[in-house]
Amino acid sequence: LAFANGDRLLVHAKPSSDWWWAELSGVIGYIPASHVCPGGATEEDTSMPDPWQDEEYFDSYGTLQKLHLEMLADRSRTEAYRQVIISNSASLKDKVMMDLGCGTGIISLFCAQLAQPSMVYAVEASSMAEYTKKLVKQNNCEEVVSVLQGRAEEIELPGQVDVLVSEWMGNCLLFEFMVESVLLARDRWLKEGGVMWPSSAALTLVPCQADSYFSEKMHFWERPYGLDFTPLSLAQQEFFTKPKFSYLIDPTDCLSTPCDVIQLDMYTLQVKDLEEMHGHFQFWIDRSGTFHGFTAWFNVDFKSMEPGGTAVQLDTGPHSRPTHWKQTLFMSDRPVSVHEGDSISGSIVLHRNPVWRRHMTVSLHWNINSSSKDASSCQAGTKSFPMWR
Ligand SMILES: N=C(N)NCC[C@H]1O[C@@H](n2cnc3c(N)ncnc32)[C@H](O)[C@@H]1O
Repeated sequence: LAFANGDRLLVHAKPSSDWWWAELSGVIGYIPASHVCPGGATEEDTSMPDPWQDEEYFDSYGTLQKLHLEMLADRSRTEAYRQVIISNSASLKDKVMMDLGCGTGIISLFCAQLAQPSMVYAVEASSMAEYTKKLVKQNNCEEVVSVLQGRAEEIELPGQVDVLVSEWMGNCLLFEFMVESVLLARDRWLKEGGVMWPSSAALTLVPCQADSYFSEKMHFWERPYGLDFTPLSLAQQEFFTKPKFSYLIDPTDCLSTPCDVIQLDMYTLQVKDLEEMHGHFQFWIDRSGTFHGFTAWFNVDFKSMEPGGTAVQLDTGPHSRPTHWKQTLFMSDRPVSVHEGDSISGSIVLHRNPVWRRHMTVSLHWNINSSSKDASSCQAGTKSFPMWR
């Protein structure tokens, strides 16, 4: 955040002793703590704020309306977990399970009604847990399902579990970084040889065109009310600095075959691996069009407990039934025409935010190698997208 001597800054948070999160006339950003002196009626938050922002995070999940109904209404997601329980019901007999971040408890209820585990610990940190206890009682699952209100990292269980099931995936797979809680719970509570559901996860990427989104954002500035606002259309960078969540890409806008760029093995993944995850890609353009950027989504696998059994997969991509996550669009600043036979190669890096632990920045670097002789041999691009800090 730029400021001058004498400016009065409103300090919102002090995520670290060196850098504070402050505001100056509506603009918010980091300031070097060593350059300011406290004083005056700022709303200075003297307590160190929580970099996990748990208060607002769990409050947001405490209300029934928005998030839990959205997840319950997501049939693709909910039925995938239901299918996992059904297809493993024999193996689940007499097993001890943990449902981490159970929300309404729907997965735990599936376990109790579609299989015969000896116990399911339904762990939920938000106030939703009060509802969950009622739902378990209402569905006569009290003997099997035990609802524990608290953070999975902090609750105590009487013993280890055979199966750790969780629906932890966020936008772009990792946003919210609930996956860290799942790994900590795995290391603390999962028996040797126990089952992780999901067992693996992958972030998928594809180069795409996004004509309607681009023109929706850009054409407005050409002749609004008959006036020439084209200088403002240079502000397009503003529109495209952040990824667009909940974007539903039309499969015909994929310019190539999508590919998995980051794979996570939930048995071996470590928390420290989450700080920075790298992926590489090489796409062959299989249709001519305009390259506007990349679209990302994820898929997760639930390996079978039966030897040789088939895994259940939940794919949130454009070729599957839409989910509440939809897809995430990363718009480059400059559309480029591409032709069949061209290739786009490059890398993606997910940098976890060192201060705001539920956030990350997605950095994309790419080269467009034209197949036609005359065009310039290669156009490079690079862009970083904060999600959201
Ligand atoms: N992106 C998602 N799948 N979000 C689902 C998150 C659900 O898990 C709950 N939750 C998230 N992290 C935790 C945790 N560490 N411990 C317990 N519940 C959690 C949260 O309150 C919500 O009900």
